[in-house]
Amino acid sequence: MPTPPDTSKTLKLERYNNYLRKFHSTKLITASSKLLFRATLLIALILILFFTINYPPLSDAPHHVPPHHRLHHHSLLSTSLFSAGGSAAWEKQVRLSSTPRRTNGFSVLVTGAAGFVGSHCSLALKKRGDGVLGLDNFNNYYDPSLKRARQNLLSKHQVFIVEGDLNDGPLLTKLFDVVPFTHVLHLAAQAGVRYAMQNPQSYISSNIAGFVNLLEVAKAANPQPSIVWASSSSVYGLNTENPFSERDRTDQPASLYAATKKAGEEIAHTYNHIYGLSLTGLRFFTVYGPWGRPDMAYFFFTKDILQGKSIDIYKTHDQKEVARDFTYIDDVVKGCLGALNTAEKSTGSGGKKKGAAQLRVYNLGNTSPVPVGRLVSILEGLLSKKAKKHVITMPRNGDVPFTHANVTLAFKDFGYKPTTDLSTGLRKFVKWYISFYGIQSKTRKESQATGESG
Ligand SMILES: O=C(O)[C@H]1O[C@H](OP(=O)(O)OP(=O)(O)OC[C@H]2O[C@@H](n3ccc(=O)[nH]c3=O)[C@H](O)[C@@H]2O)[C@H](O)[C@@H](O)[C@@H]1O
Repeated sequence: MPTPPDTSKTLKLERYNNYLRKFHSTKLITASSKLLFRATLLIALILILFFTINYPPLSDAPHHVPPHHRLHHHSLLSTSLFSAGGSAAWEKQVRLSSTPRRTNGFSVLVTGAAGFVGSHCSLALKKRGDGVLGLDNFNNYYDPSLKRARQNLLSKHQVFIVEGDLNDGPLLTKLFDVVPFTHVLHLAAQAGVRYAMQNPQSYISSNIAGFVNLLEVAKAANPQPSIVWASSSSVYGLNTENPFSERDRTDQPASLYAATKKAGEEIAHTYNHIYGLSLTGLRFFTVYGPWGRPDMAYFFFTKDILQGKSIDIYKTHDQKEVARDFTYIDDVVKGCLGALNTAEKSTGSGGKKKGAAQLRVYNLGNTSPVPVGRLVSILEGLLSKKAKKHVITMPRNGDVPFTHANVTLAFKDFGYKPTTDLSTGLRKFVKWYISFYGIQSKTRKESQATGESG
């Protein structure tokens, strides 16, 4: 029998070759994974750099950027969501702020919470035990530092304001995913009658596009919230009935601002009709008071009188005095809370209407118009300083000659009854103004001693 060939040497050689092959392939894999890791790192760095340059966070946007330019940036939403949303700490803050502390308390999303009416309502709701989450884009229509000061005040009362825009759909959706809001108090808007001639687009962006965006998210939410929102006395436009009743015509707006608020009322009708959203519009009448808006006449008249600057007092084209139904903030807050308390639940779910839902509009005014000249005299008395008055015919800027609210409906439905007259309300405003801006108002005596005229 032939002896089998001696294969021990060939076997050894093969084993050695196998070992070498394995060794090289492991080295190859290690080298290629290193390369892959480095490439990923490089791509990530490039992406971070790209996003930082192109989409700075809203808070970093320069204040000289006109408000409407900052409202359109849908891409900003991703930044606000990246930087704020999603993180466990952020969600915790959102939940904590919006959870009610009283039994059957509301969970309210207040848009425009760093604004004048928004900050007052947020505090009032929180104080009575409701959960409140604020939303505000802190735009620079007027001094944002005042909005920041209101935000500080709110944060002392455990109200958290999410910094974001109404047009940021994913952010709003995220908020509704985290919190089952029972109510929305929608006060975010581009306010001001005359500014609409300078920056018309900002009114479309906030008051129309932003409102629709909010309604889109609210209609899809489960549960759908009840919505109370700020319309305006300006919708009465060239109405000649006196006082203004909710039944009067509102199809003659005198400014684009008024037209966007009127559009809001019609849009509210549509969302109520199709999706069963419960909607209540409140027509505010020239609201004033502490923490107010610097763009409003009573506010900048105070500033200008104290600084010795002249002020323009408008008169109508037929030489009559212009008058407003100035309404004190505390009365308006009561009206807003009354409207929220009596708002019925929305009837839809998952974007589908299940039955008829509530649709309301109310005047929230003071029921006693005061001429602008009288407003100025009251301020002169409170500031112990004469105004340098410059009486001019009202420019054609969207203003209406007078406003006067009939509030019977709001009284009947939720007991709205304004109790603050203009002198009392302005006294409170001036007291706040002086303490907030740290100005020492001269007493009449001091003024006389220094020889200033009356
Ligand atoms: O109630 C409303 O619907 C509106 O009230 C105010 O609008 P307006 O009444 O025009 O308030 P101001 O801008 O403070 O003006 C008050 C009065 O002062 C007059 N005015 C204003 C500015 C000025 O330089 N001189 C002057 O006489 C106006 O004609 C007006 O009669 C708010 O600015 C709007 O946002 C709000 O929607």
